[in-house]
Amino acid sequence: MRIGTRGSPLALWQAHAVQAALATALNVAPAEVAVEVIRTTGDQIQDRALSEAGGKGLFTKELEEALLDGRVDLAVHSAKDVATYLPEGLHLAGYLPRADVRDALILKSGAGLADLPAGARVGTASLRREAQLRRLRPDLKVELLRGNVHTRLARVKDGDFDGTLLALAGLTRLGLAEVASAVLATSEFLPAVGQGAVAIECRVQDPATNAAIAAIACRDTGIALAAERAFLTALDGSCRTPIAGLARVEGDQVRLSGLVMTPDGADAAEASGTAPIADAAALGTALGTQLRASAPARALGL
Ligand SMILES: NCc1[nH]cc(CCC(=O)O)c1CC(=O)O
Repeated sequence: MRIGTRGSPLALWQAHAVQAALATALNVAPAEVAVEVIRTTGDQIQDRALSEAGGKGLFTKELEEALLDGRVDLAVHSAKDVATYLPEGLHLAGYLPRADVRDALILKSGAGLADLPAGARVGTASLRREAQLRRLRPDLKVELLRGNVHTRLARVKDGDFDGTLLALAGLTRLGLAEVASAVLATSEFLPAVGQGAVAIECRVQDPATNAAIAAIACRDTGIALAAERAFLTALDGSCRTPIAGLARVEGDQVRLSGLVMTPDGADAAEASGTAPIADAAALGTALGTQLRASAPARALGL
């Protein structure tokens, strides 16, 4: 079995986590599950916001081509980076148990958002984080900061920015959780759809790989992601729409909260609801449709 992955430190950690889980489930040596690094368009673009370069699929396109060509059998992604629609013949077959979903604030100095002085420069490449920051702190300067986690941290350390926001899950995977000055509550800073989850994609018509993924997949994460991804699909959010969404399994129910904002954070529409876990996707569709109707048109790029 061959796993395709991007070559960033975060992507490699995720691929190796899937490799280890599969080797255990299949009762083979880890070396029998190969990890193959594939360079994606998203890895090559460093000078622009990805939303301007064509969006989400940029980190997955080359991996999906390798899957369709049969060069690899599985592709491992941060669930957050997986586009709403997948190419014909491919699907997300399972997820690893989800890590902490929250965003972390990394400051040059200070312990929380309130410690940033008016006019402080916060770097991010995420439209969602930009809108949420502007909503909470309209007095800050939010500017584009791209690159992998290490690059972004270095830019703060060097004083190019007063702070940045990163997923705690990514920091933790890289052994960097201690750089977080604060971890933001989901009630204040709702994460991106899929944040903290590792998704495993494969060919629909590949029984052996689907069975192997089923053996390692986390049920609750799959239910939560079904709700979150249906929410995103119903909103039909372009890459220029700041959207946040988080679902959690609570017993035999799934609870979903969603948020759509204007890029400047001035207007926002929120919705939340609960459904039996079997109806997770329907819940996502219903909340997404509801927000589509109530969200400020400007937020949806209409
Ligand atoms: N867009 C890049 C990306 N994709 C997934 C993660 C973090 C890990 C995760 O959310 O699972 C990150 C970095 C970040 O947003 O801090």
